Amino acid sequence: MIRYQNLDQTKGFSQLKELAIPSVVEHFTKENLESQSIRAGADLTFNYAGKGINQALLSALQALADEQQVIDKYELLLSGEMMNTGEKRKVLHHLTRAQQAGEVLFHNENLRHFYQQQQKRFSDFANKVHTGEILGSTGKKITTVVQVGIGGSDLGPRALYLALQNLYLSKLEAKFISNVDPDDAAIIIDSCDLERTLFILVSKSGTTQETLANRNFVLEAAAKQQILNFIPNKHMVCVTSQTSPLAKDDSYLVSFFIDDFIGGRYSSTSAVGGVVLSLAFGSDVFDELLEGAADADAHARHRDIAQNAALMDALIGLYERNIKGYPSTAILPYSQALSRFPAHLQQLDMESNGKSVNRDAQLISYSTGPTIFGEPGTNGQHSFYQLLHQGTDIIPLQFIGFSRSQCAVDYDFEGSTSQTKLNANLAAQISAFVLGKSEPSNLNKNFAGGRPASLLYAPQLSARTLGALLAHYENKVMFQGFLWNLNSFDQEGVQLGKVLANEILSNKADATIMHLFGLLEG
Ligand SMILES: O=P(O)(O)OC[C@H]1O[C@](O)(CO)[C@@H](O)[C@@H]1O
Repeated sequence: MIRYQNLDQTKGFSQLKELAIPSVVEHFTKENLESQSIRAGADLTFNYAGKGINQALLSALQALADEQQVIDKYELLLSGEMMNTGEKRKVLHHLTRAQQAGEVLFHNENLRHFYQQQQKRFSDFANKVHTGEILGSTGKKITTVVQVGIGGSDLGPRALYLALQNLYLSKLEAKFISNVDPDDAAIIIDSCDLERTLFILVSKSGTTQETLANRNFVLEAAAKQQILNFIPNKHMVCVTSQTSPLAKDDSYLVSFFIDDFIGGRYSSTSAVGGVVLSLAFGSDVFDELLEGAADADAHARHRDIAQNAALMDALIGLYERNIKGYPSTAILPYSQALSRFPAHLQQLDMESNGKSVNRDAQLISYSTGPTIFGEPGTNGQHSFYQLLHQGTDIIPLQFIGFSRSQCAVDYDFEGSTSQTKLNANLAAQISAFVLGKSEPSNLNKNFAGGRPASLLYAPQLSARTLGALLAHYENKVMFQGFLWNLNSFDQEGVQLGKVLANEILSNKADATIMHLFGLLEG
């Protein structure tokens, strides 16, 4: 029997509140560095020795996870139960990478087969573009793809493309247009040879203002260059849900589908990410990414938190948010290839768990999702780390690192390579945050330490590793939603602004505020 109860109704939470808070500094020992380590899927490992976790706390976190039936809820979700209570939908992004549970049937259709069919369709399509079987309207080979989409139809796919472009030979260059700021589209379109460019219009709903405006922008720009005849039916493909208005439009070269059971921010492993990544790198690379994600999903089924990295990460995050009262979490990848990964996690985490009501739309009275931000190291070190080290708020830190770089190029300078310098900085930062350095004679130079830090690491950022990294965070966010008794799969909080913008544009609402701010042209 599955129970849904608010965090503050659980015995586990009361128990957690009564426990003495262990010292982060004291628990950062060699022994914990070795033992507080969990395989997270593919070759990814999660180490939480810098988080100040002792045995009593581990037992309390396990008890809370059991009481909130987190793994049972994950199993229910995998089996196709309606877990998106706000929109009354199933939540099926795990099915895009592998079947973890039984069959998920909907109107007698096995949905796993539906996602596999779509994968096969876009993989075949990508092959045909690569071999030149599909050419541009003027007979030229396609060399560039441009994804037009926003939010989940942009952030995840873009972050993944950037993460892989050093390691895998690009078959096609990929670019992205997301913002309704005309400068975004204008600059990208200007940089393309339109006769050799394929646009991928991505909108699950098919109604997103920014994406539809950018679709029109592309068409107008093509018309202006007097390349009237080939867009969209020769140079634009569409990725949308079967129920969207775009699905009824047959003017695209081809359309690929997702369904309403895959939320935008969870859609990177569906056609939303698959089309652009298969075109850019080949479908074998996308398949490797799916394998890594599936492996992380399988690891996330362990009931024992000491064997479940995503669940451990989720529980530690909850402990830091609800017991220690920390408001934010920083994502700090020591890899330039992950430059947009924090931006993707911002949407994933904040759009999922930035909620004040539970899954039944009743007010709750405890803190939920933290503010997420981040930048690759070492750039962040020369920017906001001052506050992280000595600011008045303690911000939990999630480091990500790899032993090897992606490019085969590196040089020795003053006795070490750049990769060694990068990882020396990573190790040094964890040590400085956790251990600090006492300077009682000059408090300006004092580092209090005790700033909790975890590390996700692997030998190298490959497609498999990246898939596991992506799924680790998706599962962490889902588990936190279960612990907080939220629905992590809708996003009503983004609606009001959209409605008001449309009302202003159609003169139904007062646009005085635009005048007052001087936001109108002319
Ligand atoms: O793919 P669509 O339907 O255009 O939506 C784009 C984004 O807009 C949102 O609905 C919220 O603004 C996101 O959840 C989603 O990722």
